[in-house]
Parts: sequence; structure tokens; C-alpha cells
Amino acid sequence: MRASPPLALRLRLWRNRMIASPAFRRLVARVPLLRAIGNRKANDLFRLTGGFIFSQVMLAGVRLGLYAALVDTPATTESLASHTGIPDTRLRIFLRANAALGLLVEAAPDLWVLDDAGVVLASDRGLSAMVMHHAMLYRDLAEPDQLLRGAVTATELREYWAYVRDMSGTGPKPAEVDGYSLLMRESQAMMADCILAAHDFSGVRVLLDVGGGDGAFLAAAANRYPDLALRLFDLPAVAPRANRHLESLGLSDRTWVHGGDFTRDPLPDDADCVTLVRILCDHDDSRVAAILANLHRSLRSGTTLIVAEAMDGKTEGARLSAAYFSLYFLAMGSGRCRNAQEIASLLSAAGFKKVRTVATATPLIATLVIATR
Ligand SMILES: C[S@@+](CC[C@H](N)C(=O)[O-])C[C@H]1O[C@@H](n2cnc3c(N)ncnc32)[C@H](O)[C@@H]1O
Repeated sequence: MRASPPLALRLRLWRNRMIASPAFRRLVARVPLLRAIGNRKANDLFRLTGGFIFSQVMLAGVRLGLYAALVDTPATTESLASHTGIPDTRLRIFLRANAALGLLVEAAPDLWVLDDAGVVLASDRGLSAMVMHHAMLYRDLAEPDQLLRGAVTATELREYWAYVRDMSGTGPKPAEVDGYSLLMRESQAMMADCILAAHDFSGVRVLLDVGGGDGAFLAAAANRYPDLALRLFDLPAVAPRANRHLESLGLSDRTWVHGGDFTRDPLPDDADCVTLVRILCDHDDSRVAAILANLHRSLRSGTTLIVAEAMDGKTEGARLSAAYFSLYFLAMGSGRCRNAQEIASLLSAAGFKKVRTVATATPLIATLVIATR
């Protein structure tokens, strides 16, 4: 005989039957307190249903330069129509959609200013860059069930992130790393703020950023800690870009940049702190194990290792990030969004000690897992 499900599950099934019942939903709509809950749930569901449309509103706004045109200044529908080249009757519909989504405020009839979310979008170049990058992701997600079945593997994201295709040999060519390196540089500001607020680097003498891209995280750390010496390790195709970028910021005399493969080449061993920012999530467990084993081989005993990336967790931000990245990495064909415990296990398995999780103020962006070599 089959055992009956536990009480919590039976309650959930009962609740689901109630919610599925039109008569129950009519009752909910008549009782003021229940109506408020019901409306909130309906709005949440509609946000999911219309998510693609809302996101396309943002994409059009970014492409048209709408939010940038409203930085620190209000503008009329007429002036925005001339700025964007969209006829004002059509633009007004679009502007009102932006207002409904919390991106703009109609301060007076046909007079527009940025709302809170619009201000952030306009002031963070990385966010606009990610919104534009989504055009590619959405093409890959056009047939999501086929992607889940594994029937679609030649995706645009796989092409874009050249290092997930080319895991052997000499690695990607310079032209193949330009697109993602620029996107990573532009989208680093919020990530760096989040990490630097969550961990005190003041005792660190030499900071090595492994998979450090153009050096945007190192530059942010250098800005905060003027005596910090900087080391960056990335693919041979990325290293010259990092050198150029760090030189343009006047940081060359504090920096050594090394090109190589972080799964097998020796890493500089003079650092007392090493960061892996948005690195492990890109790779499947076996490759993460190879990266961590190489780090363990190369680093001196006592070196602090900090893994910083979006991780699954209990907060709403962490859950949203995990849902987003799960599909993103599926389309990319490599990696996954792990929780802190999974990352801690991979670090321990590689031989790292004193593994601990450090929450950040913005789990949507990153959580830290810190260990000692
Ligand atoms: C998602 S990006 C993150 C860049 C940077 N840490 C950030 O957060 O902006 C991953 C980085 O890892 C580098 N990378 C990928 N495979 C690598 C490998 N086998 N050896 C060294 N670097 C690698 C890429 O070139 C890229 O710069």
C-alpha cells in the first residue's frame, strides 16, 4: 500500500485545489484582505507572463537613448520624439508603458523624468550593456523546451563566450574575446562595489584576480586601497587587453598581467589574496575541480581565496539570480548557478581549508565563499 504524503504536502495539495477553483477565487475577490493578497499574486503572475514585453520596453528605451537623454533633466514628449526619431503619438504610448513599469514618471502632462529604476539604468553602463546583450540570449531562448531537451546546442551564447567552446589548445583568438571582455568590464561596477563592501582587503599586500578580464575589479580595488599591488591572470588573448586597460588607468606600475590557462598553467604565487569573480559559475563541476586543483598547486599556504559570484540561496535576490542564471548557463552550454554550500564542497574537495560563506548586501549580485590555501 502506498504511504500517504506528509501533512505539509497534503496541505499544499489542498491549497492548490482551492486556488484552482473559480468559486474560491470569486470568494477571494469579495473579501477585502483576501482580495489584496489575490491581486498581489495575480500581479506577480502577470509580471511573469508579460516579462518578455516589459524587458523589450527596456531594450527599446536603451537603444533609443531614452534614459540617457533624461539624466538630470526633464523632457517633453515632443523633444523626446525629435531625439529618438519616433513619431510623438507612438512615443507617448511607449513613454506611458515606461511609466507603468517604474522606469519613468510623467511629472506633468507630456513632461517626463526618470523614475528610480530608470535612474539606475541610465547611470550604470553595465546594466544597459546587459539589457542589450539579452537580445542574443532571447534568440537562444526562443524555443526553451527544445533547449531543455538538449536539442539545441549551437547557440549564439556558446559562440560569444569563446572559452566555453575552445577548452583545449591555445585558447580563443583576440577577436573572439573582445565582445565578452568589454561586457564584463562594463558590468563590473556593481559587482566590485558589492565585493569590496562585504570583505575588508586592508590587510592584503598583493591581490591576484584569476580570470580577471580587462582588470575592472582590480582597478576598483586599487582605487579603494592605494597601496595594493595587483596581479591579473587571464587567457593569452585577454592579457594584452588587460595591460592596455590598466595602463590607461595609470595602474601599470602596480600591476603584473599574466596570460595562460587557469586549469593547468602555474599562477603567480606572490599574492596573499586571490579572487575568482564570476568564474566558477561558467564551468561544469569537473572543470571547476581542475581550476581549483591548479590554484591549490600554485598558491602558497595561507593565501586567502575569495569566490564571488551570484549564488542560489534563500533571499529573494539569490533566488531571482539563480532562476536567471540557470537558463543563461543552459543556453551557454556550460556552467551552473551553485549555492554557497556546493561551492564550499568544491573548495574543500580541492584541499582548501577554513571555508566560510560571507553574505553581501546584495545577494542578487553576489555572495562570497572564502577559504584558505
Ligand atoms: C565571465 S568572465 C569574468 C571576468 C571578470 N572576472 C569579471 O567578473 O568581470 C570569465 C573570465 O575568465 C577568463 N577565462 C576563461 N577560461 C579561462 C582559462 N582557461 N584560463 C584563464 N582565464 C580564463 C575569460 O577570458 C574571462 O575573462
